[in-house]
Amino acid sequence: MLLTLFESHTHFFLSMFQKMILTKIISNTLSLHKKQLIEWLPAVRYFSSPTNPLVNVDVNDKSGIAVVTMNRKPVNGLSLELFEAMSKALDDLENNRIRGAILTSSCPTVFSAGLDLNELYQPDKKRFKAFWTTFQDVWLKLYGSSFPTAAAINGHAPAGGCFLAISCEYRVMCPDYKIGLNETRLGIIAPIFLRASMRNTVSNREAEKALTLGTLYSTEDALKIGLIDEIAIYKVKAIERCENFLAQFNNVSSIARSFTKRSLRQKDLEELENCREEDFNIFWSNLIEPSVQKQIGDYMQSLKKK
Ligand SMILES: CC/C=C\C/C=C\C/C=C\CC/C=C/CC(=O)SCCNC(=O)CCNC(=O)[C@H](O)C(C)(C)COP(=O)(O)OP(=O)(O)OC[C@H]1O[C@@H](n2cnc3c(N)ncnc32)[C@H](O)[C@@H]1OP(=O)(O)O
Repeated sequence: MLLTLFESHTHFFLSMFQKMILTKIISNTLSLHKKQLIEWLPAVRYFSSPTNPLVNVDVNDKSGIAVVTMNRKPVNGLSLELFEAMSKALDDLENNRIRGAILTSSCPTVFSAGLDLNELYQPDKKRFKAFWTTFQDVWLKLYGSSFPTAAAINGHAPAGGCFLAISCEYRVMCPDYKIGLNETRLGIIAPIFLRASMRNTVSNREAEKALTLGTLYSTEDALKIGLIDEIAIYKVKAIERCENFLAQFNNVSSIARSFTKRSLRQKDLEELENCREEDFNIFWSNLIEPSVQKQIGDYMQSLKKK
């Protein structure tokens, strides 16, 4: 009731005075620290993001929805630089309190091919540490964002590509592509935060099957198991469907929505926050195993030979 009352005001710029009162009342009610609360207060302060060639952010002034487009040709391989650009874009979106974000790709047939294999093959420890830490940052920011998120999956989304999509709250995918977490097929143990996103998307049983088998699903099969929410014939339609999903929140208190999302995801976020170093160590030691390195090298060759 209290939240709903305030919600109508949050569709306009909150004056400092309003914000102070709001902060006081809600932090008393929900026993939160002021800083935590401010981070979760909705508002509408739209912006135009400084351009980064790797990630384009386009905010619709009317709806307040941002379309975040990964732009690293040919396949949006997730490199340190792409993760850095995504991390920065997510900060900008959070600081400017947009009303929702849609993640998509500028590559015509690939959403993202997952982690850039060049980051994983014969890695330099210092760079890999920065890479892995930024990867963790991106997940924490995307999975834990105060604004609602959706993925318009306009192409293949294996491994890390699927992972980005399932860190969002809603997924619309175009037909005839593949999506899934094929890590075990590459000899990799899925990290803690990947498992959390998967369990949050499909049933525990499907998550177990999908992760242990490393299955890549067709768009149609992904819909059957709930890995995606809808199919749209092409990218523009996929973005439209994501916008429709996000527009539903116009009738929901954004404070209540964001706190509810946070409370549902809090345990997963804290789990990683509490073991970031350990998570890195586990993957580093897995990664530098000679057998894993050989598997990655062979795999890269097989992709090039196609
Ligand atoms: C193997 C990892 C081992 C250990 C990691 C350890 C710990 C990490 C654990 C978990 C972290 C979370 C998990 C993430 C794991 C990953 O994300 S690993 C990456 C897995 N990705 C894939 O298996 C997808 C590989 N790519 C494809 O299947 C196809 O490229 C795709 C279907 C996406 C597109 O097909 P198509 O349009 O035909 O394009 P091409 O295959 O011709 O590719 C174009 C060029 O791009 C290069 N390329 C493709 N994928 C990657 C990639 N992931 N990284 C770097 N480069 C890639 C490909 O070689 C072609 O290059 P070329 O033009 O020939 O030079």
